[in-house]
Amino acid sequence: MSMQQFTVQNLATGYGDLQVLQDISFDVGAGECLCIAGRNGVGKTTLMRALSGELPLISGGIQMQGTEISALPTNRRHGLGLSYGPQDSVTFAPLSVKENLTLHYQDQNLERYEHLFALFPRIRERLEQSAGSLSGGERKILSFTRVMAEDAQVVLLDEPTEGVAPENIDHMATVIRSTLQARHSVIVVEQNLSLIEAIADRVIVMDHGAIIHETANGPELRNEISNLLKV
Ligand SMILES: Nc1ncnc2c1ncn2[C@@H]1O[C@H](COP(=O)(O)OP(=O)(O)OP(=O)(O)O)[C@@H](O)[C@H]1O
Repeated sequence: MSMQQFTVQNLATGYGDLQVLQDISFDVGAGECLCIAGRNGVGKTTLMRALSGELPLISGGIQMQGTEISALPTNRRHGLGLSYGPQDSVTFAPLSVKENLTLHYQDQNLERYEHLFALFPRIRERLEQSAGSLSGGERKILSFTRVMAEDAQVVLLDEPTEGVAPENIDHMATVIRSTLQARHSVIVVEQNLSLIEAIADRVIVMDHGAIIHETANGPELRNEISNLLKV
């Protein structure tokens, strides 16, 4: 049995009778960042939902530090140290930014966010405003902030940079790199090649529900994968 931090073996899943993913396998080590790229509709979000526990598998397995988790519900996976930031930023519009940041904790303490507020001061400035009054990019940052503050062993992020300004994408890279330095693992679905170049150790490209290419990050990455991402 593999003692990699996170292992996916021959995963297949879909929606009802529609199988979307087949034979997905990869490993992610401690302190390693795997980026998942691919054109729209190839199954990237479906994969993240299957890893998080939102979507049951048809077959295959998922292990965290050697423990099989594919039959566990979302909250049990979360309890084992798996955090998930979905593509559609999860913010509760009528609640304040502060409430959005604290509602899943027992206390109202914002200390766990201080290092994130330092990079994203707009979030601190807007603590008392309703989350619904934030721009789309700011809501993505709010969701990102909440997920990264959980300090989980394995973090799943689905297109965290969608609609986010370039300067804040750089700050997201900084946050992700410090998580990796703490030997945590990050799996990111991403279209933004600059972010991928800034954070990835390895990149997987998907098409039609399968992995069609896998490569290490390096100077040739952009050349190597951009053809595979063209529509
Ligand atoms: N809830 C659902 N019910 C049925 N089919 C779905 C559902 N969600 C997604 N699909 C289908 O699964 C396939 C993969 O979609 P998915 O959202 O995983 O792709 P994606 O690579 O994340 O695309 P994007 O980059 O546009 O987010 C598509 O054919 C899509 O129509």
